[in-house]
Amino acid sequence: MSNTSKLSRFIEFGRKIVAVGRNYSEHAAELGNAVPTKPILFLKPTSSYITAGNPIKIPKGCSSLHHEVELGIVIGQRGVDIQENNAMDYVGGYILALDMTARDFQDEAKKKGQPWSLAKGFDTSCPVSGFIEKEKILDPGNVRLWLKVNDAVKQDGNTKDMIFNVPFLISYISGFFTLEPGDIILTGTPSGVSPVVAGDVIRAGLADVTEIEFKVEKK
Ligand SMILES: O=C([O-])CC(=O)C(=O)O
Ligand SMILES: [Mg+2]
Repeated sequence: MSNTSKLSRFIEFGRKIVAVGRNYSEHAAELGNAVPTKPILFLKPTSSYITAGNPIKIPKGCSSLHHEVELGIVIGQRGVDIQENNAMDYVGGYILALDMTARDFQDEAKKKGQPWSLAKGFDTSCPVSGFIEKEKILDPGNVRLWLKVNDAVKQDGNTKDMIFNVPFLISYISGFFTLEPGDIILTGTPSGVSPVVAGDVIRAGLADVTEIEFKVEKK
């Protein structure tokens, strides 16, 4: 099997999801957070993935479930301490993803200095598009990302506004976590995050490369 068709099955690999927080200054500001001086990282479990046709389920006790549209990098080869100047060699392809966030859980965790695992890692918290071949995105540092809830535009950003760019993130993350084929890096969300409720339909797109659609349901 070719590397590309193997990578397109990243969900079946069961590889890790490393997510970057507050990578767009307007998004940091809209939630009252400082702009970070180094990447803020958290992990989402592989059980959080869902693909087209499956609903996002609001976790028990959550009263403020937010959407966050993000460019996902699919890692193509194993790497440790990757240098920024050859980081792009480790990109196998891309995905469009939603980093669904139980904002009320996260606010409580932030106040108490607790981890974000529940807020970010519940079942269905990582809806994804199909695998996007690397060649389809010429410059991951300049690609439009948008998201609508029931046809109202909520997020419309561009990856050129990332604080830490894709090569830097790959290099930085691989200094702490060995990157393996099929791993996903979620690169952070632009501004415009907002709550969704049961019955809402979320649509999102990455330039003219892909679109996704997910329905929100009560668990
Ligand atoms: O919860 C947050 O705002 C942090 C995050 O994931 C992002 O910026 O994409
Ligand atoms: Mg996020």
